[in-house]
Amino acid sequence: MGASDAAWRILEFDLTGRDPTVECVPVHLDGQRIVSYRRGHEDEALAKDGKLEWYFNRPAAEVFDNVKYADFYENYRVHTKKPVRAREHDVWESVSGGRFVTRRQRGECVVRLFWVSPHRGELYYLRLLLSNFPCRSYADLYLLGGPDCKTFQEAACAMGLLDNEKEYSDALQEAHTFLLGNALRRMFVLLCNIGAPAAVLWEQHRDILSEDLFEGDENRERAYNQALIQIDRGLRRGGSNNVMHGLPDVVDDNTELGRERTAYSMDALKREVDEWLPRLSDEQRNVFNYIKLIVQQSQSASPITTSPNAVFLDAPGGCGKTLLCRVITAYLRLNKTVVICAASSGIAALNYDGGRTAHSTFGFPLEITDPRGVWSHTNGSQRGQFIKAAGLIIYDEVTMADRGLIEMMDRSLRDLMGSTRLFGGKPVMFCGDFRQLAPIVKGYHNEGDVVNASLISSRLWGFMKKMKLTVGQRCTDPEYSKHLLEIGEGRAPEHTFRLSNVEGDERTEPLIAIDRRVSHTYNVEELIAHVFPDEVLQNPDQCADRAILCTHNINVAATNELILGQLETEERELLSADSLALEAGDQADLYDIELLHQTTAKGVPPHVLKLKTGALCMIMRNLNSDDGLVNGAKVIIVQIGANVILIRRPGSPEVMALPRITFKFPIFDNSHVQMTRRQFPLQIAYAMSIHKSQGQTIRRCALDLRSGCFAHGQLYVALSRVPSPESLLILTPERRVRDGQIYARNIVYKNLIHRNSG
Ligand SMILES: Nc1ncnc2c1ncn2[C@@H]1O[C@H](COP(=O)(O)OP(=O)(O)OP(=O)(O)O)[C@@H](O)[C@H]1O
Repeated sequence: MGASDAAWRILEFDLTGRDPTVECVPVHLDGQRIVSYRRGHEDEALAKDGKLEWYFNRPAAEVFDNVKYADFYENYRVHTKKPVRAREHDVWESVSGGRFVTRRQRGECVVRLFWVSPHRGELYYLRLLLSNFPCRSYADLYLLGGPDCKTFQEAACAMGLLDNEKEYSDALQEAHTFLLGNALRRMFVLLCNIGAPAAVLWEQHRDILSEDLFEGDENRERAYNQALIQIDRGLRRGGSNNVMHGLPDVVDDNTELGRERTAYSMDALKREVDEWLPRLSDEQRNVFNYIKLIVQQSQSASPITTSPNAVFLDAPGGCGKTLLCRVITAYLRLNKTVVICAASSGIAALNYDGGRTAHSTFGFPLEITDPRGVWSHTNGSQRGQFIKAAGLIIYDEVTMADRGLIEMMDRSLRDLMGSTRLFGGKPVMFCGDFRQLAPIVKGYHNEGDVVNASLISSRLWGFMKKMKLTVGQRCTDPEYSKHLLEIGEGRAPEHTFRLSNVEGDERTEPLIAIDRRVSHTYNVEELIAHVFPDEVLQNPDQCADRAILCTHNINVAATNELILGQLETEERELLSADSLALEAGDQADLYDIELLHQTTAKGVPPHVLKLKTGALCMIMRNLNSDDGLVNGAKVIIVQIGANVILIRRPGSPEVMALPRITFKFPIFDNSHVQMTRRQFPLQIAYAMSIHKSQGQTIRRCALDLRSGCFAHGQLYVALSRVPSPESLLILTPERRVRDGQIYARNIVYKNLIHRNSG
């Protein structure tokens, strides 16, 4: 429990309840309202209206004419029966009858529209319009864009809600000087994913987006159509499609499922299986055989249901679970079985061919607010059919996922497969390590909250078959592997150290001893030289599998700045456009632009972004998994332009263009006032946070422990990235070294570890 939590409880403030009441109202396209129903009551549920329809059908009285969606629910209440005690003139009947509206009498209520990601296209623009304009139907909103307007996107553009449209257009035009054909279309897909007005951009740039497909003027329409098909395929891989972005619909005979079946080279799959299958350890082979068995059982004409179809594979870092999953995937794909590879983070998904984040694969919402909700793909959609046909679903790093997502996956699969069995009877292989970083709980994170959010607390946990890998494969030093496990499971003995060297400060902290073979330094320059000696630093491809890991972002930024200074190329400063995202009632003049420029938040680039060509950087958002442009992926700067930065992945010559994107975040922690920053989604990546390093093997690594670890599993993740203790160097304060041995703070939530082993 933290100090503020303790104070809150001692003072006996409420632990539950929120004042004022905060309510989220749904946003959905016409005919796409999510309906929950009980078996046998489907028609009844369908006949009921939702909150958006109630708003559209609000009474005809003049007082309701200019009321926006959120304001309506903040100020009024809707009743299904006429309230008996309300005065007659305070009750209005809805336009279509059957609903009664009264003014909210007691208590304040803050209403927000459910957040929609920009990559949801039309739904995103609908939310934008509903937040800003009163309306009585979807048609009213289209009319904002003129009599011929057919998309919410055009309407939002016409109303000036998308002021950055020109910048997207300039970025595409600038990229066209370097990129052609498919590469430019992939950038267009990326722009759609970050919320660019696709329909408007397509109208302006369809010629440059299709020029490699032209075969004479008479075939222009065919070329446009082919380009749109490729764009649609790119969007579908991220979970959306042309129509969702207001682009023309296309007829594509090749469905997502069809493309998946032919996406992989049989030769490459065979090579992977031939190379690794014979090398699997006994415990890896045991898991391999079980998964093969349940996949075979589920595919047989009369599936045998005795073996649990959901497996949780518990493997300490470096025990070869990723490699095992890759072998299983290759083996099954070679045998014509569709395998879906999903992971909690984009960077973990990159470990798999065709891997995507679980959010994009399954269409999970960003926040789970409805305990009965399902994913956003409908059963009849191409994605729905693709998931239905899968012989196996692999979900990696599930220990970082909120259990609500897994429960949603279970509900959705039962519905999709028409089966009441766990996950609809579909073989599912979850992998993870409870010793590593746990789910991030929004707003607060004490042990209880984290354990409650974890899969281990789910009712599904008890039904899964638990399998284990125990032999370290990354680190072949059994003594170090044992030491790591003790740290990961909180079994390492603790020693008392003084918290500071300040005279009179007698506070102490418990620290654990780190393996004696790990060396240490008190000097950051030495740390940098250990990982990035000058000859390596000037060759960015060699830097990619090296890293300095830090506990806190402030040390990440300072170390990166020092390293960037050592690169020989010219430094460029790229400034962001910052502004307040105002809502009714906010005062714009309260905030000075200087203050906005100084504001930063986790996962948001700074106002002044310093870059050099040849610098190793990291992508800060999931942009396009096909190109490997996901949160945490490393890229090398090739050229810095005005509207785009050209980048390439380490080891690959293929150049891609990155535009500025909009980041929206609270101006202060917990403030309801949001600001937006348009900046390139990049940060220098020689040093990175331990959180970002999870799941990566780092060949040469150093660890900055000037500030102690603060999260469950952080020390364990950092120490288990390296193949041997000798290759690790730790930067530590002198007071944490005793007799030449380093001591460090280790945080382990015992409830996560014990429930897993229990
Ligand atoms: N059977 C094996 N024989 C030889 N090397 C192996 C074997 N299994 C895995 N490895 C190697 O061990 C290293 C770690 O494996 P992998 O990344 O699969 O571990 P992991 O359990 O996924 O780790 P983390 O949880 O840290 O992501 C890799 O370099 C991998 O190639």
